Amino acid sequence: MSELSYARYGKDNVRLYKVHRHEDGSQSVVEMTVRILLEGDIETSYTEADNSVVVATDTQKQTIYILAKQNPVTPPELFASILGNHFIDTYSHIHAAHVNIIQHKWTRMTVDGRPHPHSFFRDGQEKRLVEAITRRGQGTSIRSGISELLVLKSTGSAFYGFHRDEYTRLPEVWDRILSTEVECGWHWKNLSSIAEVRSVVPQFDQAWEKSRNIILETFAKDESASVQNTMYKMSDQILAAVSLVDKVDFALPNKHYFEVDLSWHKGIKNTGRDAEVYAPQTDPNGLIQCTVSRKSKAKL
Ligand SMILES: O=c1[nH]c(=O)c2[nH]c(=O)[nH]c2[nH]1
Repeated sequence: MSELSYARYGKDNVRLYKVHRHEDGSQSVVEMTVRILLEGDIETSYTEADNSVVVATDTQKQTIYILAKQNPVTPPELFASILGNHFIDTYSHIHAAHVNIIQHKWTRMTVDGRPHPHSFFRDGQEKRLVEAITRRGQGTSIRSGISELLVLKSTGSAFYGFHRDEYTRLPEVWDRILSTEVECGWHWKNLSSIAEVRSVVPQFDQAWEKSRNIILETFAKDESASVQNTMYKMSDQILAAVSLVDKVDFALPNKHYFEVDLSWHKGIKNTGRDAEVYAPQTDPNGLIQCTVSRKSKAKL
């Protein structure tokens, strides 16, 4: 009558903090939220109440803490791969592990002009992301990313020449505010084993830093013709900068700032070139997405 067509289970929202105590007395901290979802020969737990195939989600949570104690948790790509491989290696009936990590910001404080040895502050909501899928016999595929990076430019953005018809009300603009909350991911070439993951470890932090710089610099410097064109330029540069990445994806909301016509009050000029006071909008917002892939080399 019915059959199970999708089954994954695991622990979500596992919050984890790790301190690293350096020899000079200073400390570094990492805070993350981890999600694990397992796949495998687990159908009978759903269909026949057979819990013998269930690695309890509590066991998964305890495993996260134990492996965090025994291994580095940075870069998060490495820790996600260590976790994924653990579940595949330890349980023969588990065939795939999906590990998602959200790394939260703790930025070291500067006090009396010097980096403070053990005090940090939340420097914005920006997150560093990892989604790692480890499949038995197929290695690990990783998407690294950034989310909730809120940016705004007060000029240097236009939007004109778009299709017009009887449904079009939006005027063309040659100077507008551009604001978005960056959600970007870069997909690494498949890494065939944990040893291969370890061999590229330095590249994970480098790619994050390069991608973040490219996003910010391009956002600031580009005379933007549209969100679409600016995000394509960002993607293209990330592909050029990180050779082990073969695909980049973006999802950028267009956070609108509307002009406010104040002419009703004593003829105040506040539109067009005179606009200074705007009304930021929460919704609706544009949402522009793309995935840009490295062109496969022409076959000889
Ligand atoms: O950069 C933009 N892209 C659009 O597709 C679009 N549509 C719109 O109304 N404003 C904008 N801006």
